[in-house]
Amino acid sequence: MPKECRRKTSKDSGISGINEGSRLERRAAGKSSQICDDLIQKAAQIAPSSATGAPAVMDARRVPQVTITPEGGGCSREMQQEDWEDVVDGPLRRKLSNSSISSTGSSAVESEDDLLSDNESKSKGIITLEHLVDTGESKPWWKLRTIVHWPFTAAQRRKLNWVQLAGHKGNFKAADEGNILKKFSENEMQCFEKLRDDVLFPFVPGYHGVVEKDGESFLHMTDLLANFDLPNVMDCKMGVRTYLEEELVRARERPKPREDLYKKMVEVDSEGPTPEEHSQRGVTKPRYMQWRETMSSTNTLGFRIEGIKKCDGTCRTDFKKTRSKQDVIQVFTDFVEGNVSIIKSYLSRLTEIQQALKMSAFFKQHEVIGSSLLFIHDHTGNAQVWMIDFGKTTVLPDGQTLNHGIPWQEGNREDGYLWGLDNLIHTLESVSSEGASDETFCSVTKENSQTTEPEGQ
Ligand SMILES: Nc1ncnc2c1ncn2[C@@H]1O[C@H](COP(=O)(O)OP(=O)(O)OP(=O)(O)O)[C@@H](O)[C@H]1O
Ligand SMILES: O=P(O)(O)O[C@@H]1[C@H](O)[C@H](O)[C@@H](OP(=O)(O)O)[C@H](OP(=O)(O)O)[C@H]1O
Repeated sequence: MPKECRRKTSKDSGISGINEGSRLERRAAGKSSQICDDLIQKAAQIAPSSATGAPAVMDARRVPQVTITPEGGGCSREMQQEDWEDVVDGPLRRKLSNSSISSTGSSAVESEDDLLSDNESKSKGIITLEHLVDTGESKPWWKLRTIVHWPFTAAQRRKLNWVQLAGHKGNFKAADEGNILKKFSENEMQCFEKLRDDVLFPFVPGYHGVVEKDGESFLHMTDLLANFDLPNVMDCKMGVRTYLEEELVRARERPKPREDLYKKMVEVDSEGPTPEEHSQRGVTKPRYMQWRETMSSTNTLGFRIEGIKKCDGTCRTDFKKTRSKQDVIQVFTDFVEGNVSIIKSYLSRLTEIQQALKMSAFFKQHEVIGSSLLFIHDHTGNAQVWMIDFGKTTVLPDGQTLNHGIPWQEGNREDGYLWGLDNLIHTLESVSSEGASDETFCSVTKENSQTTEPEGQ
């Protein structure tokens, strides 16, 4: 469908599918109502066209309604969103967000700009969210609420799949069906090359080499969400340390207080910075990273939750103060909605990863920093865990190996990955023994999906 048609359709149809509750919520949200309107219009554009190819008349029962609502209460990870970019790959056109909150990617044949992006449009969907954050109106956290009216075709559901829960904005782009592009890093490329011949190979995204796009290099890899239907996704950053020893050395030699990190710290805990840091309105990177580690479960459990997106569209990245084992158990229980069989599938996958790690030559020879385990499950019962993000995974000098389970002391380069994995497995075992039901969730026959409220932090 030509773009002009799509835009006209969306404008003409307005926001006819919005329920009254959403309207009130949007009004209360003040400026965010504009975002909601934009998003609803954008989301509405994925409603099916008529057989003639003419714009579809928006049917309230079929139009997905997307709202973003600011939530109060506590700390959070800053939500970011940036431009949606066109990617044309043969017959397939996809768009992915570079957001650290959410985006959509499609392996569908229809252009993804139907959903949230339109470079010629002023609203650009969640772009408006970035604007709000940038203008100092950042709320503790944002909820991307997708109230979806079924039925959807499989292709339409895939359009809602992609989400970037953590990491740097601008790092991902769409690729051909079932794949994504991640901004090139020599380090990560080296890791993927070596992982091809390692026992960890089945647990990392498929790697298909380096590609050039618009003058930039990218790592071409499998989109792990592609085989899921309305996936629930969780990113857990592994290890007791999230910065490289060399970053520590550099900061000691040439301390560079950063205002952005100071602001992120103050947003979570106004008493976090020392009096000196307050007066210079800056903290160094390792100081910030260490503070993040002690606020969260990184130091105490050897892993931390970075973000979660559930199949109902809820996105949370406000886990900076989720530290105790009990809190983590609660988050996992909510994530799987008490479904013990999902937890059991996750546990068996984690055990496989643990065994592979113990045998892996790659793992022995690398300091694994800032790497995550990505948990993905859906209503069909499919549940997988993958190792992702090797941007800061660094090879050791020849002959040196790591244990990954002993405490870190500066100089020994230990990362605590295996210790963290052990704790993660025990945590999930507790979820399993505390859990009660084997129910399925986000059933495709559900009329509406609703959101859960955030835990106060
Ligand atoms: N292969 C993949 N398939 C699906 N989703 C992915 C994949 N790789 C990354 N993601 C999504 O993108 C997010 C960020 O990924 P990643 O950690 O690799 O990025 P990054 O920018 O290197 O992060 P950091 O800044 O923490 O190093 C993940 O939390 C996940 O939601
Ligand atoms: O999660 P937060 O609180 O937003 O903090 C960021 C997070 O720890 C990233 O892992 C880190 O990037 P690296 O892992 O690449 O170091 C980034 O550093 P940066 O600001 O220097 O990119 C931090 O700001």
